[in-house]
Amino acid sequence: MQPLLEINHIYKSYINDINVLHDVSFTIGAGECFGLVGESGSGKSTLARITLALERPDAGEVTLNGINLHRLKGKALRAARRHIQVVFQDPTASLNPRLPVWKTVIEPLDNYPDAVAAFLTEVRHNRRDLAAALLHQVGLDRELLDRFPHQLSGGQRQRVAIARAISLQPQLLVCDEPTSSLDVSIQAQILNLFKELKESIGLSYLFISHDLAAVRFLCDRVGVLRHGRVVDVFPSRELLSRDRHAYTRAMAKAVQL
Ligand SMILES: Nc1ncnc2c1ncn2[C@@H]1O[C@H](COP(=O)(O)OP(=O)(O)OP(=O)(O)O)[C@@H](O)[C@H]1O
Repeated sequence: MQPLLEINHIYKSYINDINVLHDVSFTIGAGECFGLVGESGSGKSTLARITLALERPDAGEVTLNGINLHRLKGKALRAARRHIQVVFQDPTASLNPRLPVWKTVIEPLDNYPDAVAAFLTEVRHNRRDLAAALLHQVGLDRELLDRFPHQLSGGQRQRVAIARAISLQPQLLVCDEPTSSLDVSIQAQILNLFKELKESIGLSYLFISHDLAAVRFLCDRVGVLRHGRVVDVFPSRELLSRDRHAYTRAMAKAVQL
């Protein structure tokens, strides 16, 4: 599999030189869904911010298609950022409460007018049709176009956030605990949506979660982060194999997988 994202020997500390991330390395292939699991405070969100080039590592590099993201500036950084989009845990916090749904989902296209996703080319000349096509892609009806975030359910809000994130047809979607704020039944629907999008628009994922069952369902491979170190990387079907690291086995046992 062609490497898409390479995380190479990343170190990061904030205070007292305590490493929040310690020599973290893994690769995500094109079309692959890579799950990163670990308990609270293990460094998952820090790694997400570094992958999104929102923060710099103290050492190590992150490359997308072979290009070191943290060496880029200005136009080149903007161009690279288009290919990595993010879905956060809480859609209420990530959506602008004053924008109607249709404006929210097409807003990224205003910043990158030449970057219309392949699945949107037919409707690109009409902004509301563009927005409706994006909603359709995430399983929402166009009658929601003029609603505001507070007029949507939590699951609908997260779908809107996903529609916005895929509007530029990124190569990689970073998902940071994207189902944690949702009801259990809605969580399953959103996981199914991620799975469908992987196939329909060829997305790759860095899927960050503490939910091993979700990761096993969605991801091709899994990395386990503990105190800022990757202690185990394996194909998700081998989650319950005897070869797993003791910490992975303890996590799986704790949730009765
Ligand atoms: N900006 C910051 N300044 C100082 N310390 C920070 C900063 N960001 C994160 N940390 C510390 O780094 C460690 C890892 O935090 P991080 O948010 O990456 O963990 P996490 O695995 O995502 O946790 P959770 O699952 O609870 O979100 C924590 O000890 C946290 O307090």
